[in-house]
Amino acid sequence: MIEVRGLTKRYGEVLAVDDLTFAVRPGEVTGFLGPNGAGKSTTLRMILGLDAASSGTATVGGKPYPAQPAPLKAVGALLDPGAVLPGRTAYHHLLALAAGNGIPRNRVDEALAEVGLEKVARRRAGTYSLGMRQRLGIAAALLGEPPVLVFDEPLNGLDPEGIVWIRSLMRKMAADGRTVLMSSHLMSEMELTADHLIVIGRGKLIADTTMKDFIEAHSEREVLVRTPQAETLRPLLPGGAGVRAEDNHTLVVTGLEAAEIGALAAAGGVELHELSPRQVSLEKAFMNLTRDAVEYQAERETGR
Ligand SMILES: Nc1ncnc2c1ncn2[C@@H]1O[C@H](COP(=O)(O)OP(=O)(O)OP(=O)(O)O)[C@@H](O)[C@H]1O
Repeated sequence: MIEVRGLTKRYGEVLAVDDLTFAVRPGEVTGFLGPNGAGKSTTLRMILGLDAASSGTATVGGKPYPAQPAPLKAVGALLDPGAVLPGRTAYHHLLALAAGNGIPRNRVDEALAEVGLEKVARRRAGTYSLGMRQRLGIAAALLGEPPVLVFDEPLNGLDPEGIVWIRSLMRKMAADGRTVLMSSHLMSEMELTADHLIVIGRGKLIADTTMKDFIEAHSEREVLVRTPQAETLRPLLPGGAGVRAEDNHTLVVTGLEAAEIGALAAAGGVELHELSPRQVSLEKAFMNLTRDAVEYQAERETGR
């Protein structure tokens, strides 16, 4: 479990993280979202003891990171995949980490196999592609078999196969009962991977909810209606509903359930060829939420 309470970070004039409070629970993947500059990396760095908080606390398993006796056994993290000495082989990089954390040597081979780097383990990390460095960073995170995993943009540099691999790795770690926190700007992938979301904007918490509730709360559900009698159906729909014609035979309706539209059509003798609620994406919900935040900000500023 990761617990953040009143966490705040100032860089001079910049309030990068502003009084954040949230908990990341075991057994699920929690996505950490926010527009560029929202304060995600700064928050993760404070959780991992790489940056000192201006105020507030961040703990992993009840202890601040610097108080962990063997940090890699408490929390595995992928922050910056470039943070490997280029002259070192992957094997020696992991061996040094294991030695410093009281992790048995056999875990090095196991972790290399878990990320699919066993065949290139004796090559210098400096010759690795971005995707391979990313996998090495993940091997380092898994090395101590920690109950908590923190990944900042783990999909960067990965090819489609690597992206699918990360998704199944995260899902498996959560299914094993671990706490998994992951940031990414790839919304479609986040939608497939995360169960819970923490969303921040301008350093402040703006949502802490399940994926399903987040999408429902921040998007208007649409129903696609195909009918050869679109012009007959239109006036039968109540004034409060939003109706947009996609073509002569297709309407997109908001503010009504499919069953309500079906009932109105039946009562009016309108023939329907399709009546389908449209899947709303996380990307759309996220954009709606961040757009709302910006509009709110603009209103407040002009209201002064
Ligand atoms: N070392 C630093 N010195 C000064 N300002 C910083 C420093 N690190 C971050 N900031 C500022 O803090 C704010 C939050 O940055 P942060 O990198 O945490 O955001 P982010 O959500 O991770 O963004 P991105 O999605 O672009 O990676 C930004 O305004 C950034 O410019």
